Amino acid sequence: MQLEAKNIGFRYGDGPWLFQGVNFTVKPGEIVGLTAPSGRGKTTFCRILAGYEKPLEGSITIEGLPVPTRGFHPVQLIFQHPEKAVNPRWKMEKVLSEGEKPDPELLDLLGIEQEWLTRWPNELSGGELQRFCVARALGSNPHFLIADEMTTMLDAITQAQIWHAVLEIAKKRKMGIIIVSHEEKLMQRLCHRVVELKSF
Ligand SMILES: Nc1ncnc2c1ncn2[C@@H]1O[C@H](COP(=O)(O)OP(=O)(O)OP(=O)(O)O)[C@@H](O)[C@H]1O
Repeated sequence: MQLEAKNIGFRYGDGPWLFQGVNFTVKPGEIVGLTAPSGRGKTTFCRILAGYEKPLEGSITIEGLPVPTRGFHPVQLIFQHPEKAVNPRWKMEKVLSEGEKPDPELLDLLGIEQEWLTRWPNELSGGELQRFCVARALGSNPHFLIADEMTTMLDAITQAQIWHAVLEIAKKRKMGIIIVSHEEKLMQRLCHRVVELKSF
């Protein structure tokens, strides 16, 4: 179940190319860091991998096959700002059921309290909300998870709890992870390898 991006090129509208000829692979169970200076297109590249954006050049495949465009995407992306990733008009239990029904063990591992399920998104802290976004993404059993500055806004304890849960699940399921972070220490500690996003 290797995720492979081949010769990817992208630009917004008729602006300059953000990148071209980018090749990138992630194997099952592998944790890969992605770096580049600010504004070079890391988030855009992640959005392409997760199917939010179509590459203008190149292809994304999983095990040699195009990624399905219907149903739950096998590459799940977790954003830096959880409040932008949930529908403010849905209570948390509905937000969660957007994916498959998450198992209680997963909620427990992520430190999600039962009582939070009946709250609105604006009644939770950023860290609590991000736990839900992680649970929603993992609930559907994705093959790959992209953590784009996933814990940047959170305090050290919440960061550690979320990463502990994600890594434990990744190991159990042989899920590949892509990490984008400006925190070099975090990247060094977690990643099997770190690659730079650059055009060739
Ligand atoms: N929807 C959009 N329309 C036009 N330009 C965009 C759009 N989204 C992003 N950009 C531009 O594309 C470039 C790359 O943005 P992107 O967020 O992918 O970079 P990044 O490497 O993740 O940056 P950072 O490290 O600062 O988060 C930026 O110059 C940004 O202004």
